[in-house]
Amino acid sequence: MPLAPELHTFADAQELVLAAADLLVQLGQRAIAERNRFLVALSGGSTPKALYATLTSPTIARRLDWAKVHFFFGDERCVPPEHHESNFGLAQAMLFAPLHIPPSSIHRIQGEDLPEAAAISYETLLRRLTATPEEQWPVFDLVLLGMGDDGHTASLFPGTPAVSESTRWVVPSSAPQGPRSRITITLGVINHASVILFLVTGHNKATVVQRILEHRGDDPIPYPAALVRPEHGRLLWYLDYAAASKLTTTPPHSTSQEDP
Ligand SMILES: O=C(O)[C@H](O)[C@@H](O)[C@H](O)[C@H](O)COP(=O)(O)O
Repeated sequence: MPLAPELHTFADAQELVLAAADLLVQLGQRAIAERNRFLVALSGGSTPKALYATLTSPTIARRLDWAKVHFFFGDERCVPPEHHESNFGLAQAMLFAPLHIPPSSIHRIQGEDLPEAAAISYETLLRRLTATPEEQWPVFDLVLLGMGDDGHTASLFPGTPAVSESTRWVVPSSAPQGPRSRITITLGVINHASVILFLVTGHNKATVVQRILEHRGDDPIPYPAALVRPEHGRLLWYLDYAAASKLTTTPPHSTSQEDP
């Protein structure tokens, strides 16, 4: 029985990413203590910029043994790594380089390749690096997700075949705007993570947030983000007040000192 989502609200994006950075560090410390490695899948878009800046601040950065962190990506645009729209490119500049993450710990999706080839090679890499014998799905310690105002997450966009893919771990997908050709992990991968953390800010997302988190009844709603339901792990929504502004039951305000 999946656990109920854990909702946390924050006054603004800065407070939200500070809490997210603190959670990531605590989860990383625990994973490294238990398994000597921390497997995290990064999201794309713009919200991660503030998170990366927070993670590389000295007071946060010194709390985690980054040499034991393995970075993956939940999705990528089909562009070269140096392209300004590359999710890897953003992380490389704002997170990996400042923290001196070794290339051997960075596992990017090769957006420069043909989409199907890139998806197959990334799934092969995931099967080699993340699957455990007793699980037929990769088990990430943490999957970071954003959400668009259409309810997409990763590069799973409403009404596209990638959303209903139930066997493959990584598939090509298409976006309605921006770099249209994408590569994305599928819901099966996301839902087998130990912890899934949505970082959502802004009024423009408040309607979809409310429809997803206060959805009643059995009628399906057309939002891929609503299909994120961990099989065994935890689902956390970190919302700023703007994104949470249409919820009828306001979740607790959180501070970053809370135990994850
Ligand atoms: O590659 C991408 O664009 C992301 O993976 C995508 O799912 C993103 O997380 C959302 O669109 C939210 O983006 P913002 O954080 O910029 O609002």
